Amino acid sequence: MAASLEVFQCKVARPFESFGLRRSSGRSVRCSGAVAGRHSKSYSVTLIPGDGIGPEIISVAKDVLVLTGCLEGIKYEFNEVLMGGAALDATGVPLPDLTLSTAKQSHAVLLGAVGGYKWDNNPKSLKPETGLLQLRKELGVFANLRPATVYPPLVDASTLKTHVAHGVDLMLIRELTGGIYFGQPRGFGTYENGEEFAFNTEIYATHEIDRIAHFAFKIAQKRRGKLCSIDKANVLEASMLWRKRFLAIAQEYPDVELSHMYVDNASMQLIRDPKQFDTVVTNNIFGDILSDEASMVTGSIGMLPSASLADLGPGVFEPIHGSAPDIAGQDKANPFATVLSAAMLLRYGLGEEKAAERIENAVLDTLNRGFRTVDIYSPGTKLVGCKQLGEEIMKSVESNVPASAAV
Ligand SMILES: NC(=O)C1=CN([C@@H]2O[C@H](COP(=O)(O)OP(=O)(O)OC[C@H]3O[C@@H](n4cnc5c(N)ncnc54)[C@H](O)[C@@H]3O)[C@@H](O)[C@H]2O)C=CC1
Ligand SMILES: CC(C)CC(=O)C(=O)O
Repeated sequence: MAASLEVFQCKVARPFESFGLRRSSGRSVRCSGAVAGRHSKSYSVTLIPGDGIGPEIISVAKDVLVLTGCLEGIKYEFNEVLMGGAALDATGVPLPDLTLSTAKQSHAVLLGAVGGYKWDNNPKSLKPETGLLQLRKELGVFANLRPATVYPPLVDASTLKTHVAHGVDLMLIRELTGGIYFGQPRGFGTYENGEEFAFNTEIYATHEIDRIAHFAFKIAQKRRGKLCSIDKANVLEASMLWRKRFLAIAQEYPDVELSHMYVDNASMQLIRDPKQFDTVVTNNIFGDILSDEASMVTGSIGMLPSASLADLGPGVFEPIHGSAPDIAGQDKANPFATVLSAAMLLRYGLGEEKAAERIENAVLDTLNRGFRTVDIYSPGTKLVGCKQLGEEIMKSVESNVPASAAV
C-alpha cells in the first residue's frame, strides 16, 4: 500500500538524464557521488499524490524538489502513501493509519488533491474528502496560507482587465481546522411529516479565533502591515465572536492596520479592486471559497499554492485546487501551484529559504520563457502539457535566473 522509502542522492551536473537521475515518473533520478557529500541537511517528506491530476502534478513537484535539493545541498527521504479515493480503493478507508503515522513522523507533507466522480456518492465517512479533513485535523494544521500573486507575464491570463490584475500580491489566510467543516452537531434527519432535513454548525471557540488572529497579525507585520478580517458579523454569531476577538487582539499589534469586511462585499471587492488587499484572514468556509475566486485574478486556479501550518509538527503543502477529474490523465494539468507549494514546503516547512526562492524564480523564468499549460495559455505563448512544463521548470531551476533579472 505505501510505497517504499526512497532516498534520493544527488550529483550536480545537468538535470536528470545527464545527472543519471531517476525521475519520479519512473526514469532514473539519482544523483550520487561528488555532490552527495555536500548535502548538509536531510529531511523526510511524505508524498500524497491522491486522485485525479494529483499523481501528475506531484510527479513534477517531486522532480523539482529533488533537482533543487541536488543544487542546494538538501537530501530528502520520500515516503509515498495513499489518501482519498486511491486509499479507499486499496484499503477501504480514506485516511489509512499508515498514511497518518507516516505524515506525523515526517518533516513535511506534499499533497496533490483528492476526490473524483467514482466516490461522489459514498457516505460521508467513506468520501475521499473526509480523509483530507481528518489529516488536517490530526496534524493540527489550523493556519492555511494561500498567496495570490499575479506574475507579470501572466497578466493576460487573468479574466480581469490588465490594470486591475497587474501588481496584485495578497496573502489569504484561511482558518483550516475549525468552523462549519468540523462543527458539531451535524447530520441528516427526518421531520415528523416525513420531510428530510440536513444541518451543519458554524462554531468557533475563542482559542481557535485567537490563534489564527495572532498568526495573521504576525504575517501582516512581515508584509505591508494591513490586515483585513472577513466575516459575516452582521448575521452569524460565530462571526460576531470572531470580530470581537480580532478587535481585542489588534491592541497587541499597533503596527498593523486592521479592517473588517463582510464576506459578500469581500467577494465583490476582490474582483473590483484586488490591489486594495494585503493580508486577508477569514474562517474555513469563506477562505475556501474566496481563495478560488482570488486564483482567477492570477489567471488560473492552477497557479495558487498553499501551506497549512500547525503550532508543532509537520505542515501540509498542497495546491488550492481539487483533483480536476475532468482533465485527469490527459497531461493538461497546470503543475505550477504544486511546484509553488513545494517552494512553500521548503520555506515554511523546512526553513530552506534559498531553495524556496530558487523554485519561485524558476517558475517566473519558465513563464518569462513563454511556456503555458492550456488553462493559462494566451496567443503568442507556447502551449505545453504538464510533463513538458515540468521539464522547462527544471531547466529554469538549473539556470537559476535571479528574480531581479526577470523581465
Ligand atoms: N484539496 C483537495 O483535495 C480538494 C479536492 N476537491 C475535490 O476535487 C474534485 C473536483 O472538484 P472541482 O469542484 O471540480 O474543483 P477542481 O479544483 O478540481 O476543478 C475546478 C476546475 O478547475 C480546473 N483545474 C483545477 N486544477 C487545475 C490545474 N492544476 N490545471 C488546470 N486546470 C485545473 C478543473 O479542470 C476544473 O475545470 C471533487 O471531488 C472535490 O471534492 C476540491 C477542492 C479541493
Ligand atoms: C475537499 C475539501 C475537503 C477541502 C477543500 O475544498 C479545500 O481545501 O479547498
